[in-house]
Amino acid sequence: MTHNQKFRQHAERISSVASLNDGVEFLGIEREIIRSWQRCLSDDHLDPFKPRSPNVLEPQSLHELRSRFEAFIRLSEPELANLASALSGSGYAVILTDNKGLILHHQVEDNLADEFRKAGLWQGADWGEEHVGTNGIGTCISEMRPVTVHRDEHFLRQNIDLSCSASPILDPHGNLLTVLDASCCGTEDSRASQIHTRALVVSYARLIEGRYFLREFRNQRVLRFHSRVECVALPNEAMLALSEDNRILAANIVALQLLGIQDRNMLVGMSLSDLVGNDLDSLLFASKSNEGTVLPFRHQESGARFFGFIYKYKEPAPLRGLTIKPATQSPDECRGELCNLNKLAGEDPQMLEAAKRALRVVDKRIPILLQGETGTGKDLFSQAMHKASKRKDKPFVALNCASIPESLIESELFGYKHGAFTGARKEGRRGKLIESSGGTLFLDEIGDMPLNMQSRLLRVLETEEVVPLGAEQLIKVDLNIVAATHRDLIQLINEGAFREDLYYRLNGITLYLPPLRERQDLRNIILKVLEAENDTGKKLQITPEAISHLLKYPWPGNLRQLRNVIRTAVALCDGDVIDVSHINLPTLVGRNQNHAHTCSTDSSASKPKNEDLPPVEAVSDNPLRSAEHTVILNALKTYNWNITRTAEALDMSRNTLYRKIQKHNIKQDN
Ligand SMILES: Nc1ncnc2c1ncn2[C@@H]1O[C@H](COP(=O)(O)OP(=O)(O)OP(=O)(O)O)[C@@H](O)[C@H]1O
Repeated sequence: MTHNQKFRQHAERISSVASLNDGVEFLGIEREIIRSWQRCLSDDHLDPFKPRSPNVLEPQSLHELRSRFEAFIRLSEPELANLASALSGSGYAVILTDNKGLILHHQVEDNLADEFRKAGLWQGADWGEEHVGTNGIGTCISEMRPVTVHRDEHFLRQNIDLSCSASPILDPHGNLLTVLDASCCGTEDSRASQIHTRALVVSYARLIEGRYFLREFRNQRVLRFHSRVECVALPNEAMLALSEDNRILAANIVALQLLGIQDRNMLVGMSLSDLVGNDLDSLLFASKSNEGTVLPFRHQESGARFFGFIYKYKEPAPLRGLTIKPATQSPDECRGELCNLNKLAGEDPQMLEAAKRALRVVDKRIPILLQGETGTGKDLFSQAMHKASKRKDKPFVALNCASIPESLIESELFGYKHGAFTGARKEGRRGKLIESSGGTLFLDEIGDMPLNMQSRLLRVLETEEVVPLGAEQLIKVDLNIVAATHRDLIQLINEGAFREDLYYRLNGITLYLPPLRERQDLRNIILKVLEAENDTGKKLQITPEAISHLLKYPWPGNLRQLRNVIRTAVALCDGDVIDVSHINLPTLVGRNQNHAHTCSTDSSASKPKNEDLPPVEAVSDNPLRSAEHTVILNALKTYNWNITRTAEALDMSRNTLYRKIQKHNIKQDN
């Protein structure tokens, strides 16, 4: 069958199914998909046969949109990173959109970036159902529930190779905030297998909702509870926000589920004493005298027993200084120790060598290439180099070549004259090359720069002259470039994806920043990060077991991941001592498992013996299968092995849950 015939057949199938009455059962086509096809045809007047790309925001609008959501993105980062890590190796991108379907943030493995970019699953693209028809993100928004849209369930012909699972993220009042989505291009897996991905996405959406809930009610008290005492103050706990006079202001979805209440409005405004009777006194008393003490209480209506405590939220470290990196000066983060090359290097020989070499060349107009895995601190290192240079009072300007759409790199780098293109700002834009003149231009993820842009950059490096878009005049620039990448540029050159001449032009010297698992000062780094992230006002201790747990982990996300894990531990710890139960390390899957065997276990950098391997759960070769196993087991534990509640929480039928329990051979004593 030719492509055209296939597309024609796809369009005919949609039209015939959508034209039938609601009551008809279609084997294998979910109701929400049929509803969506009907909306696309009759409300949005889309044609499944006609190709149509998602609209993409102009740079300025994207910048503004991301600024509005910056606090939310930061808040969600640990969960986004953990979801990406759980799905790594299985071809999925993790995507966060606003409540209209505009992509705010995406995380995708390097080797798949082009594929996703071509599919339009990229920052700034609009996946609202009314523009691009049935798809995971847009249909999740229209239906306000988790959905899976698999291959030819997509409405438009060009999307029929995609498979997407998305979940809404709601605010504490039940309004749609954002959408979390996991998508892959060209999977041959069946639709049934996507249900695993959806369960995983739903779980992470709930975690983000939980964080957001606490953030929103940071000035109020929150009753945090669960039917199992060991699940209190852990992800997936129930939460009720309380007013000064102990009325319920808001409830998260777990609270509604545990209390068996369908309509949030039945709970909001109710007095807590009507819900828990006399137990309120002991909860209030404990919250004043013995903050954090978990007490049993009963739900008046059902008699069900819960455990909980009334909590006053303390704003965690990640919410401080939620500012966008200023374009023309060093970001706030680069202060104190983190902006001093020697301090950044710590006591690690490889880092010390990198810092020594950096200090030698920093004022010699030698282009520097920083090589290191993601999260090893390349950005901070480049800022520290700038601060150590004679140009320290001039602008430090950063451009991440991977995080902006290909179509925007040109205007970001070269700038434009007013009216250069539709949507351009009236006053024009100077562009990063001109802004950085005299200071430092940090080109992050240079390996992701499109080839045509590489040629233009090379010309500018050679001539030191820039012509902004739509302008005729040359502007002279004084450039000092620090480029960084975690990709293998030589391999990219061999594949024809990176220009060899640009590589030599940028690489006056390569400085290598080692991954965390190779650093010999990991113990000290952990203690320093804990000190920096401790915003509790009290001195926090960490048990030797917890330290050893952290030392054994291979840290695929490096310093960024370590910071997130420590932040979470600080937020979960109610007393003065962080122990293993506060440390939430994502299960390793795919290639990250291998790192586990080579990570250093302490400052003497001895390689771990087999029995010292990281405390990760056994996983099979198939990352999705292992992820599903973990999600189901955790949910069963959370809901006290109650099949009905677990199935509801995972958004699947009881029968499906039973089948999956059998498939994974999950037993209660696991
Ligand atoms: N020495 C350090 N101590 C504590 N935190 C650090 C240190 N170096 C970097 N970080 C933190 O780790 C995170 C990642 O750092 P950075 O953005 O510099 O890494 P990167 O290598 O540029 O990452 P990517 O390749 O993903 O862009 C940041 O939150 C940063 O503050």
